[in-house]
Amino acid sequence: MRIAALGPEGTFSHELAVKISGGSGVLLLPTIKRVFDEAESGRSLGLVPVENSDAGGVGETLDGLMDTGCRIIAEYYMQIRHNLASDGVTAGGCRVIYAHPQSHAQCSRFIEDLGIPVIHTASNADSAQLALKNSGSCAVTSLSAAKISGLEIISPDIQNSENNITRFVLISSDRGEPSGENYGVPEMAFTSGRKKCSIIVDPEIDRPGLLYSILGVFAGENINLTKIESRPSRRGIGSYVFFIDFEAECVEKLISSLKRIAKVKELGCYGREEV
Ligand SMILES: O=C(O)C(=O)C[C@]1(C(=O)O)C=C[C@@H](O)C=C1
Repeated sequence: MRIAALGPEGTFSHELAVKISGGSGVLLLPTIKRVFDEAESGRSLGLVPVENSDAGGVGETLDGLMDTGCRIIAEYYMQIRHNLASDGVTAGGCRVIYAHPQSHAQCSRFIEDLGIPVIHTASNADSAQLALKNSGSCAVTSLSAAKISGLEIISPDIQNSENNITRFVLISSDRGEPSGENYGVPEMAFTSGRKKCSIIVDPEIDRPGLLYSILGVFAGENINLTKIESRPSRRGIGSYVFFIDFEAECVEKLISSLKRIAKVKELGCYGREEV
């Protein structure tokens, strides 16, 4: 099945989608929201960045997981290396930098040291295209986006941390379990098994000990949490939902115990695919 991802050509999402699609086709869309809409329609699978080892959760993806019926069917880890690129301008001569907000956060130290204004863009590939169009500007971008736009790399490896990893998830509208056909993605082996599950827990009403009782369910079942992130529920200030990832094969008992405490949205159980 075709894979929809954030474009244009040269984004990290595009690079990864090409690697995993195994020739089944990649559809590039201008926003992560559009990738969710496409995946929810059932016409394509969607590939979206969900968190980064330095900058944390990707808000648009967390919103998509909250608002749509899409389920996670696989996860991927990608090493992210950022570069400062330009069309002939030196780092010292650069008057403005184009950067995607996630990339800005991942390269904050380098950008801070340059001390020039930053304009946020919709993707790393858009940053490269804008730097090409606007003289005296630079872009924080991927190697492939710089190459496509014909920009020169003036400072390589400008991310804050050497081990800068973004975790991506493959999403599908399919409410069922992965079929033997691997959703028509030949490269997807499902060999790593489905060892991780993701849920959104919405307590709806705040009370003392609420989070303690939610976490107690996991402790009682001896289940290891791999991530917990709170995010505004959008019902008003001080009201939150919790994105929880955990290692488990069988979730029925856990979910029914959690449902006695809070509203639970199941996002799927899946394995880590190697690229
Ligand atoms: O703009 C891109 O190249 C993307 O694929 C998006 C994205 C993200 O939103 O996290 C993907 C990986 C990196 O963490 C930086 C940007």
